[in-house]
Amino acid sequence: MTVELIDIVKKYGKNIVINGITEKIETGEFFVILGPSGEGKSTLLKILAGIEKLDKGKIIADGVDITDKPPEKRNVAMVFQNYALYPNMSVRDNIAFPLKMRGMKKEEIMERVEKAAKLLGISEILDKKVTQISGGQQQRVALARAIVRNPSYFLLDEPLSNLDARVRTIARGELKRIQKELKGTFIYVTHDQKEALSLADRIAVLHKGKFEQVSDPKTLYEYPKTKWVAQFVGEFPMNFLPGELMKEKAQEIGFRPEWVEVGKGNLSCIVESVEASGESRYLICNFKNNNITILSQEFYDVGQEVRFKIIKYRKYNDGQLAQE
Ligand SMILES: Nc1ncnc2c1ncn2[C@@H]1O[C@H](COP(=O)(O)OP(=O)(O)OP(=O)(O)O)[C@@H](O)[C@H]1O
Repeated sequence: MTVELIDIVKKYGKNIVINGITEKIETGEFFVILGPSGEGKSTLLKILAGIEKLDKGKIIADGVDITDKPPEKRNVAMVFQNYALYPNMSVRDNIAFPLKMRGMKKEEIMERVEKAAKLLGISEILDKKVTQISGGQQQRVALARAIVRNPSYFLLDEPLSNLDARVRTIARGELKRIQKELKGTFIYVTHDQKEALSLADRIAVLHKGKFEQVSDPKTLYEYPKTKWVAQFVGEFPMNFLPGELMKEKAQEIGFRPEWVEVGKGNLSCIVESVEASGESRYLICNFKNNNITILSQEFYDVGQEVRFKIIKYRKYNDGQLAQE
């Protein structure tokens, strides 16, 4: 199902949370809404679910105006941060619950539950209570419960955030696989840029009530449209230096920590702190009184001088990416 947002505006009193968003989400797309806390991500999902009313604008699903349709008429599945599973019920009963509520026949319920459980790899734990299973398994149960209803589109609000880092990485891969198998339209909210970059077909960066950039992950990372996006997306923010300092005809140049060669080159900086990351380390340096972060495979100590060369950079004027 395609989902179209047309000039969406949402206010809470005088607080304009969503300030005119227009975007079309395609069938089978994994669309991630990325932004820091408090930017209105959850509000936008609630609007799509029909839980929150709009102040202005329209929502069109597969060509039909659903702006005024209540949640139960939208055939949409929501998966939240806290899965809201029923602790006293078995996994099977949790998944079956929405179907029972609809008065579906027992055999069909069984069939759908088994199918969803198989897709999610939780067939073996169907008879356990949800209190007896891990966080990762609970997340899959919540997803199974969403899937059994054959929803037209899925709304997911940071569903992986209470899993620990290792499990989360695995769960991400799983989620992507499931979405592909279902060919489902997934609209997924997160404040975690890494999660967005690894899951999304397209990412919409929400800032000040608008989508500041909507791009595939590679373009978003390689060509951030604004300085704000450049510094929000990435393990470390993009480095910015005055264009003048780098003899460039732009107000600023931006480069990512890994867009450098370390150990040679005609630039040098002094290491102020070091952040280890697996095989490599981020050197936080002072470069002509500017703070920069560069990625190095070699060890360096605080206070040491590092020679480096910038191998790739972007130009920015007034905080906007300059046309090449
Ligand atoms: N029911 C409400 N009444 C009034 N203000 C609200 C309501 N819900 C949200 N807000 C405000 O709207 C803004 C956006 O909130 P929202 O929860 O959508 O942000 P978010 O990006 O999802 O944040 P987080 O990542 O922390 O969940 C915030 O300033 C919040 O205080």
